[in-house]
Formats: sequence, C-alpha cells, structure tokens
Amino acid sequence: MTMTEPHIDAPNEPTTPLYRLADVSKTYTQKKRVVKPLVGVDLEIARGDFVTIQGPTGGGKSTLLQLLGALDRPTSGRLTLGDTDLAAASNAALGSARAREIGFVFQGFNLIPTLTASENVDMGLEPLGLADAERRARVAEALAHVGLADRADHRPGELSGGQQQRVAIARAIAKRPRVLLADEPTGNLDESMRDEILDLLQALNDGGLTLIVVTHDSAVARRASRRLRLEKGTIRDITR
Ligand SMILES: Nc1ncnc2c1ncn2[C@@H]1O[C@H](COP(=O)(O)OP(=O)(O)OP(=O)(O)O)[C@@H](O)[C@H]1O
Repeated sequence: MTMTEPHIDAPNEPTTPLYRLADVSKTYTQKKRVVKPLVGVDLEIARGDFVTIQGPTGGGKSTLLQLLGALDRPTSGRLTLGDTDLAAASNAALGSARAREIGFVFQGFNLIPTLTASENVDMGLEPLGLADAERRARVAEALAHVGLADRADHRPGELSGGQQQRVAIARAIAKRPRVLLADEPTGNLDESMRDEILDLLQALNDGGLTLIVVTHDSAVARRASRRLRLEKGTIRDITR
C-alpha cells in the first residue's frame, strides 16, 4: 500500500460516513462557571472529504477537533469513527484510535527539536509495534512523500517553517491514518509556504485521505470541498 492509498475499510463501509455525531454536546465547568462550547451538534463527515471548520474565536472549533481526535469525550450525545463509539470508548480504546486511525497536524508543528526529521516521523510509529524494517521503510516513504527525502537527517532548527510542517505531516501519515485532523496548519507560515502546504494536503486528499482542518484562513477554506462554520457551539454548513 502506498502512502496515499486510503485506509482499507470493510467491504460494507465505504458508503457509511467516517464520522457520525448525533446531538453531541460538551460542557466544561470551572470554578462553578459553566461553558458550553458544543451544543447538540449533528454532523456526518464522509470518507475522503476535505472539510474546513471556521468560526469566531471561542466558538468551539478546538473542542470539536479534540472530540474528533479521540482526545476527549462528549458530555452527551453519540460520536462514532467508523465502528468505534468514541463517546463510550475506554481510555485504552481512545488511545488506540489516536495511535492507529487519526493523524494530527498543529499550527506550531510540535516537532521535537533535538531529533532529526526521520526520528520525529518515527516517533509517530512507536505505538504501532511494527518490525524495525517496516518502521524504517514507512519513515523513508513518508519523508519522500512530502518531498523531504534529502532532509531526513536535519533537525527542525535546520529546516524552514514549511519544511517543518511537512515533517509533521510525514509523521501524521506514516501511521496510515483514516483521517488527518489539522488545527491552523498554515497559521505560522508565510503565503508561499502556506500554498506549498495546501498543495500537499490537497494531494493527500486526492489520494483518498479524509481531511478536517480548523482554520481562520479563507485561502485554506477555498480548497475544501465542504466548509463548516461553528459559532456559539452550533454548526452550520456554509459550502456554496
Ligand atoms: N478544558 C477547558 N476547560 C474549560 N473551558 C474550556 C476548556 N477548553 C475550552 N474551553 C472553553 O470553551 C470555549 C470554546 O473553546 P475552543 O478552544 O473550542 O474555541 P475555538 O473556536 O477553538 O477558539 P480559537 O479560535 O480561539 O482557538 C471557550 O470559551 C473556552 O474558554
């Protein structure tokens, strides 16, 4: 399987959505103050889609991404990723979903500065228990896929911002996830590097990878096939 091939699903799965959210709410209580970042969200995300989530600051975007990323559970409602019920899953099952099925990309790249590009990508494979040869092959393949085969031994400080984000994308795709979740992936990049990263994300999506991107940047949203807006905990489809 090459990096761009989508995760192999059971034969009856391709027609069902990748994510299903039914009446999902999230409530935080801090010092008796109650915050409701998500209120009764109903949403389905199709396999292979490229979805952006926009909206005002504090509107609940990061909270939604955390739920989709199996980093947290809803306070109420149903949330499934394929056949996995993320709302009811144990901590171990959430950890397994994060390790195997979900790739993450962040605004600040989140690379380890003392490790080389290869070693950073390899970190993402640690929980999978692969044989050394398979691990090395996946790291090399992922770096080649993002156009950084010749930078494998460079540390983040020796790479441009765009190259660092490409290493972070290689780390995310090396595990061959079902979905890539990105939180402002171009927020720290200038315009030319932004376009470079968008081209790469678009190519991954063309290869079948589902993308869900939180962004304030309308240039990112223009690339998406589906645009959502999250405001005051409520989601709206603004695709035109
Ligand atoms: N762990 C937490 N505990 C308490 N309140 C939280 C927590 N996480 C988020 N919130 C609150 O939930 C609301 C939504 O926050 P969230 O980070 O999801 O918004 P956002 O749309 O991602 O904003 P931004 O664009 O600024 O990143 C905010 O009022 C925030 O203060």
